[in-house]
Amino acid sequence: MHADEHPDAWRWRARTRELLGPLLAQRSRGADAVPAGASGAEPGAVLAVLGGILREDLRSPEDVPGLPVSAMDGFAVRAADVDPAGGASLPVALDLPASPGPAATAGQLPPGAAARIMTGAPIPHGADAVIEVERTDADPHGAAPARILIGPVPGLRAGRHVRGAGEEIARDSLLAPAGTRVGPGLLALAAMLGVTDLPVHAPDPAARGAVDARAPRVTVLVTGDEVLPGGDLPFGQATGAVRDSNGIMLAAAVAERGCAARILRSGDDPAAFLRIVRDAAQDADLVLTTGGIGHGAFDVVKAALGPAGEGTSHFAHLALRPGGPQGRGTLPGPDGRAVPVVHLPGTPVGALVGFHLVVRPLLGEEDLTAAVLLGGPGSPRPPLGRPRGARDAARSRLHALPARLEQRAGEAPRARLLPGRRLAPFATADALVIVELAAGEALPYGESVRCLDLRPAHG
Ligand SMILES: Nc1nc2c(c(=O)[nH]1)N[C@H]1C(S)=C(S)[C@@H](COP(=O)(O)OP(=O)(O)OC[C@H]3O[C@@H](n4cnc5c(N)ncnc54)[C@H](O)[C@@H]3O)O[C@H]1N2
Ligand code: MOO
Repeated sequence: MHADEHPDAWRWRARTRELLGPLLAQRSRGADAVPAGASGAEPGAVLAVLGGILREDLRSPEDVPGLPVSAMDGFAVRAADVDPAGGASLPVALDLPASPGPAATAGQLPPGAAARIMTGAPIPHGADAVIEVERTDADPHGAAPARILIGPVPGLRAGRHVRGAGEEIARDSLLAPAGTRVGPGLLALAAMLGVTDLPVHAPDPAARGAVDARAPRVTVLVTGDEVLPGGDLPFGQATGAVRDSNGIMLAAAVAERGCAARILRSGDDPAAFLRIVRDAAQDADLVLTTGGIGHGAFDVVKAALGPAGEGTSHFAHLALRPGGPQGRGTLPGPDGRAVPVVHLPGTPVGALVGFHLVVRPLLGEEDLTAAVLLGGPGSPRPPLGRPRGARDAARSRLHALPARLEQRAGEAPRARLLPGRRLAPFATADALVIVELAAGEALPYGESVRCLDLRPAHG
């Protein structure tokens, strides 16, 4: 919504449960019950490996991202063209959507100019930094302007908000050793890398558990013109297409909790999205959307359901990293019922954090535990992100950090943070440590911290 609205993530979580929980409880119980993961066309086959044990090490066949991409909606520039203290006025020479096809090839940024760019789009040649749209006078949701005024950008340097090739995952790096249990994070990584045949020892069918006919039926609606199902990237990475990882990840997270899941897709056209999401509400107890809720010009979910559209969903940027952009609302369901919808961000790690923090309580899981944060010399220093400006620096925020739990008899559980960036550590994580830190504050090693157990209750 507004760039400076940063609600507390715990309050957002509690309020979402308060508002949407009762609607989920009222659903028509038992109607059209379907087995976990078996409804809809695709999740069934892939979900068959959920809960299995990896037979071989999983190494990344490619760099992620494949080429430098923007981490923000805004304007790609040459850092040298912007005065960190005084800003700049630059003509806008290019408009780069994050969608596949010839229009998305990165292009060349003329000297002294800016290119409008969306989160995930390849950085044009010549540019070396991205200025978030909030720091400019541009309308985030309007047409690309002819010229932009950039305000002061303290700390501006080359590389700002650019995710370099291989920065998230380097080619050949080990993502998960043989023996790892296959969970939603690992499935998402495999999908992201185009690995369609994970070598696993089949999961124990008894451990999978039958779906409770009274469990909620959840529909996952994946959005984004650039997001393509399956392993093939027909447009090639250089055009900004990405493989869908959120669909299978969220369907797996839902299925692990004994609920039926199906996956639907939509592009970036708000009218088409509205048809699909309304249709989804006709036979779902809960709808989850991913993507299209940021600050971009093509944010389809926000455009269709936010204040400029139906006005039935509320969007906010929580003081939470990752997983800041979130939304919630209701959709018209059958018999005049209101069907709850939760809007998760598009970045896979943000969507996964949002699922565990906001969606799980709706599915009836009371899951917060405490663990002692392990650390000391040699502990990984997770990239916590630099504050953006003075107001940002003054604010503390929650950081959600992937970890592994260790439990010794008679002792409190201990959490060891995992190295690696973005989604990669979720291949082996079994816990999410959630700490509140002010900018520059050190991690509270040795202290008790709040923690979400990521393992399914019966797995
Ligand atoms: N100017 C600003 N830009 C952004 C901000 C911000 O504060 N100011 N926040 C960033 C954060 S944090 C996130 S998270 C994203 C959220 O934006 P959206 O929810 O609109 O997500 P998209 O733009 O649709 O996608 C983001 C990213 O993720 C990739 N993606 C999307 N869907 C999938 C999928 N199903 N499988 C795999 N990958 C997916 C997409 O290609 C983009 O790369 O906004 C930031 N920008
Ligand atoms: O990428 Mo965003 O960090 O909130 O999920």
